[in-house]
Amino acid sequence: MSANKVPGLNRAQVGLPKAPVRIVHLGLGAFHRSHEAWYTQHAGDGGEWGIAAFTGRRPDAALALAAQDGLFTLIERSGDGDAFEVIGSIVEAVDGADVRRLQELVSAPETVMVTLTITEAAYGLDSTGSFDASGFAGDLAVLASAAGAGGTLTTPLGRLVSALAARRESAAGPIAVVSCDNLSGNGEVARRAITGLAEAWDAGLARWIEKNVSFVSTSVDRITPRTTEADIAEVEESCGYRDSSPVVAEPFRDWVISGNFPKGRPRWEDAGAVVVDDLEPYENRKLWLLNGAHSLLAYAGQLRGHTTVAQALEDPSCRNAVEAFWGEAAEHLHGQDLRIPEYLEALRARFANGRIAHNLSQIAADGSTKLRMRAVPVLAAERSQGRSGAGSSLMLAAWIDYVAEQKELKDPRSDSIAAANRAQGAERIAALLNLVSEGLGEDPRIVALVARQSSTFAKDSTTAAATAGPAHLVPERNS
Ligand SMILES: NC(=O)c1ccc[n+]([C@@H]2O[C@H](COP(=O)([O-])OP(=O)(O)OC[C@H]3O[C@@H](n4cnc5c(N)ncnc54)[C@H](O)[C@@H]3O)[C@@H](O)[C@H]2O)c1
Ligand SMILES: O=P(O)(O)OC[C@@H](O)[C@@H](O)[C@H](O)[C@H](O)CO
Repeated sequence: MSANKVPGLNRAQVGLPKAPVRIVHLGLGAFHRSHEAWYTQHAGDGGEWGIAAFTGRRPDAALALAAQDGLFTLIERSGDGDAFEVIGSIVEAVDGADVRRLQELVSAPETVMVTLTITEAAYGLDSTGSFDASGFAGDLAVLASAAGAGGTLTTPLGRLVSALAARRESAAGPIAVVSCDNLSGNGEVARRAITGLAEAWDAGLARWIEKNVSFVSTSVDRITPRTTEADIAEVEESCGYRDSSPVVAEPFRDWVISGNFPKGRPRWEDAGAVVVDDLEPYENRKLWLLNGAHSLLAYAGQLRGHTTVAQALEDPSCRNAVEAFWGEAAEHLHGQDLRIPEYLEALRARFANGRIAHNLSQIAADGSTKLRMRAVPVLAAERSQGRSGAGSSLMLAAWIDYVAEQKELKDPRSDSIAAANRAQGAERIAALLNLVSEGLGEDPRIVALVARQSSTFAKDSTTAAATAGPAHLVPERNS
């Protein structure tokens, strides 16, 4: 079929009328579209809930979606084949630089929540997990000079704070902020970052946020790789229309939500979302077992020359390292409903889905922020019980080897990592560990453990860890 004869997507044809905007989303990436947009469409009252979604750094995704009225195809990719569904819950796609439109929408009484997938690095966490305003100096200067009305705010949180100021002005009432990023306690992290940023600009706004903004935490799960040209061609071939922005995801999906929505929310539970009082066990299960394993594979796998998650898992050295890490993490995951053996069995199958080409380089980004939540808690828990934590420290060792090899590292602390890399041996390892989690590099036994594990994933490695089973990963006891 030639491109000019193929129709595009349009709402009348697919029978998906536009719902009114009641949700504003920041971070119009692949994951938002495969997850929240899907759940909203499948909520029992989904027809009443429209999402206005803003991009982060570039207008491209907004322009492409706006040209097809917000519609896009979700390609659900299992090991056996693909299924296609048009998603219509995004009713407005906006360039994130359009701060005026963001202010307008957030200050409207009909808008009841702002949801976020802005990546872990965007929350300004330092190596102690506290909010560090130093990365927001440019936005704070804009806020101070133009009271947020200018169009040059560059960070998602700076833009959101200016929009919350507009809501205070308009007296539109309380609102929920819902983080859907892979962070421990993501609602609390969002609260600290947004209130901290507001405090640095206008203490009155910070007080208003404390009283009027409800920060909701969620654990989100659906493996969503980047879309390729082949995916675009496949939709045209299989569906008979042209979609410039399909999104690919695995069939599995999960959303656990905890917190208060002062002005309501879609009935996401109709689509399988679960609402709980205590999110932490679910969040640890997902962040440690799935994201921890992903990070381990991202560094170990690339050091071994692999490109995707499924390829890395076929390499016994990577697979054994993941199993060893899972063995440690599972010791610290308790709770009746967690069903760890079944969860791990499902993960093995999800990771092995070779039809999902999930690039290790994408997962590897921003490691200094991610490893503090994925490796360090399990390492600390293992050591507090007198064991070495070698399965968890191997994730840190792989990252430390990986950052030595990268010419252009994508990480919010890339300058500090480059400075640490100029040191040698144990000094270098200690400096890098301290960037992940302050004080970690002060423990000489952890530094020595990580030093012994360096080069485990070198392509020609013959060390026990690279060739044998998980038991060989434990070089010492921590007693
Ligand atoms: N892709 C997945 O499988 C998946 C699954 C669960 C959770 N998540 C969470 O969603 C986040 C986004 O994933 P995605 O796959 O949609 O990524 P993506 O690259 O497709 O989109 C991310 C969005 O955030 C913006 N962004 C990225 N970094 C930014 C920064 N520093 N400042 C401002 N804006 C920035 C981008 O411009 C884009 O709009 C992840 O970081 C993760 O926390 C992703
Ligand atoms: O950028 P990250 O590391 O938070 O996410 C990369 C992947 O691990 C992640 O996207 C998973 O696929 C996802 O968390 C599955 O739900």
